[in-house]
Amino acid sequence: MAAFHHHLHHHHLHPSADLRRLFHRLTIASSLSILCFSLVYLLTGCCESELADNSELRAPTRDFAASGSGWPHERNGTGSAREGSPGASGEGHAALEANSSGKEWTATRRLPQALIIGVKKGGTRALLEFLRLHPDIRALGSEPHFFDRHYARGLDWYRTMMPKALEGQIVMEKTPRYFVTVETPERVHSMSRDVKLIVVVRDPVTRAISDYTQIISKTPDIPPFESLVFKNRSTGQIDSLWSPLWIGLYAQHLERWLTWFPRSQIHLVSGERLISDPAGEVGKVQDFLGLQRIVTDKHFYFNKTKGFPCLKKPEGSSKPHCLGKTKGRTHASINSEVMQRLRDFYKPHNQRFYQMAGQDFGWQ
Ligand SMILES: Nc1ncnc2c1ncn2[C@@H]1O[C@H](COP(=O)(O)OS(=O)(=O)O)[C@@H](OP(=O)(O)O)[C@H]1O
Repeated sequence: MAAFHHHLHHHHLHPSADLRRLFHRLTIASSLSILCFSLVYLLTGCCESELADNSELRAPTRDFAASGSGWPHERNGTGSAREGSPGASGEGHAALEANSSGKEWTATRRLPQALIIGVKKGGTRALLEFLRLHPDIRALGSEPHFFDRHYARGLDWYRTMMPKALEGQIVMEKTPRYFVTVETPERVHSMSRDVKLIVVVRDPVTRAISDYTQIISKTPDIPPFESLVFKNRSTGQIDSLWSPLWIGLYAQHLERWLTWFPRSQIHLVSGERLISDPAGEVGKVQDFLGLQRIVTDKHFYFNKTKGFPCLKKPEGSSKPHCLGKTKGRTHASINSEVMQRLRDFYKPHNQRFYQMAGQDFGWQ
């Protein structure tokens, strides 16, 4: 009887134990598949960013590297790992739409639709870094110097330098030397007659001193500014062909661009206002580019130690950030008579430039 009971009990229990085991196996299997799916999802995400990073490495590095901007290079451009999350509030914008609908796979490398062409030491790095907060802008981090130095490499090479962009996003780069190189306007025009051109201009006297400050930091043995400014110190004749002075002849350079592009396609940014009112100047650039004003004063704060506006949250970072040490350097103090002589020299050039620009930049 006991044996029968045992038999019954055994027979009775066996199927439910099997079911439980089966249930356990199913639970384990489904957990494993969820884990696998998550892993695959994560890995594809990683590959995508790795691809982006590799593409950044293909970008120009040493010989045409970004001029030590000191910004974190996580997103929105090549030259380093500047890819990543979109900037501030960009509802309804290409980048955010892409994030939510997987459109990022459709991003391609395209030739730029906008260029910051100058001027050297005008504040071009600051402008580029401010603009890249915009989710509809994809900007190359380094200076490719395509139209002035690497033109022989061809447009296909140039295209591969560009960051990947979605339809609707504006691709751009900055190379301040373009503004003053004679052959550039025609070359840019042959790439695109619709390209939008941006020039950051700054008082040519301070610009020249800024330029000299950079030169002397690299070659400390050069003669003082006061002697390089003159062809002949005793006659007081200015050496307008000395590069730091020649770059400041804005009217002359702009004139060349105007033979290839209409005035409406060139936007002038005041380098001084870019410091005193960054949001205002960047606002006008966004208008010029046909973009919504997404980069606003909410993005900036004035850093008293640096003496310049800095970003509360630069791209790909949650920490406030200022431009690097090479931006906003202390200038050598220049003899006041030489300063005056330079102001007098630039006066007629500046007046002509204001007329062409249709605005007075207020330089002394
Ligand atoms: N926000 C902010 N932070 C730091 N510096 C700023 C900023 N906005 C404009 N500037 C001015 O930018 C000047 C350098 O200009 P560029 O970036 O055009 O220089 S370069 O041509 O790329 O070398 C740099 O010139 P210096 O002051 O002579 O160093 C700055 O005056």
